[in-house]
Amino acid sequence: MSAPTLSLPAPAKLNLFLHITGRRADGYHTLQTLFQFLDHGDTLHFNARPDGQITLQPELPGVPAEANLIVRAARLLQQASGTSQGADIQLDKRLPMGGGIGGGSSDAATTLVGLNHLWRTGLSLEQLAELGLSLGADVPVFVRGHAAWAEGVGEQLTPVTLDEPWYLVVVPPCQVSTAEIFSDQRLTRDSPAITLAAFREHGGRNDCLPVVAARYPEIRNTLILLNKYCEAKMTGTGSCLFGAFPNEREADKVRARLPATLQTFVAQGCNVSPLHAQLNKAAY
Ligand SMILES: C[C@](O)(CO)[C@H](O)COP(=O)(O)OP(=O)(O)OC[C@H]1O[C@@H](n2ccc(N)nc2=O)[C@H](O)[C@@H]1O
Ligand SMILES: Nc1ncnc2c1ncn2[C@@H]1O[C@H](COP(=O)(O)OP(=O)(O)OP(=O)(O)O)[C@@H](O)[C@H]1O
Repeated sequence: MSAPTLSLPAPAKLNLFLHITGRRADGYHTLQTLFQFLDHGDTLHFNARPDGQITLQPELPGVPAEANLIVRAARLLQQASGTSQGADIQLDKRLPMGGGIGGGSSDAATTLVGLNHLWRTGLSLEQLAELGLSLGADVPVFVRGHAAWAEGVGEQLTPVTLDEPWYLVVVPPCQVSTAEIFSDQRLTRDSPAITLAAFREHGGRNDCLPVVAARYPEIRNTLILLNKYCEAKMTGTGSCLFGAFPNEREADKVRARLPATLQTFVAQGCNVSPLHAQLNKAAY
């Protein structure tokens, strides 16, 4: 009999604000942001195999398997742990790519945490987060699994407890490349550092928004539309926009008023990642 499949969520994240405070010598930007997870995302299914091979189904359009962050994360864990095991991985993709909601990073984190569990390779979350950082700046928060105040390039994480509102997320009809926004001359890179207390009192901005809105008329127009119903914000470097609501019904009401041609979803904010909530339930 074959071993049971391990199925785990790879949730989306939102950046509730995003200030860019500087630029390091290696070109990466230092920032301050607040990460919260959404109860909505991809699902990954893992089956261990003894021969060390890693397979992924289905392939994502435009992303060869070897470039997929899932395969790269699996190989990284093989190297770091020295295991001889492999895995067949199936991906149910729901999150839009290039949406600023961290789909690829979350897939990578779920692969690191899931295979570490399945292979019994025994790395700590701290070690997995460090491995994950080499795949992308957003991977560590998904590995750690708690809403967080982030500094550095997003890897210096302080867990925080936030309200857990319902969010309406709107996916404008375009993908944004993170690298392209960070390399734009017009980007503000000198926001003064603030404290969490100051954010709670005065709120914050997304420093990438002016550049994204200037480059993408689709996002500018979607922002104007969503602002008619709520305070519209952008996550990460876009493209996704979001508004917060006290309950699901209020979020659904606004969703129903938006054009049916716009891709949208409603999900609750979570301080504990659905990945970790599920593993904790299974007494990981
Ligand atoms: C904008 C955020 O989503 C906020 O959470 C993240 O900082 C981006 O994280 P990510 O998508 O995991 O980004 P990475 O894959 O690490 O980087 C993509 C590219 O964006 C630029 N980049 C990214 C993060 C950062 N703090 N400074 C940068 O300048 C770099 O040119 C990098 O080559
Ligand atoms: N498993 C994966 N899922 C999605 N994208 C992937 C994956 N593996 C590699 N990629 C590549 O990463 C790019 C960014 O995808 P992703 O969905 O993480 O964007 P994003 O939500 O804007 O990320 P972030 O918020 O971390 O900047 C894709 O365009 C794709 O080329």
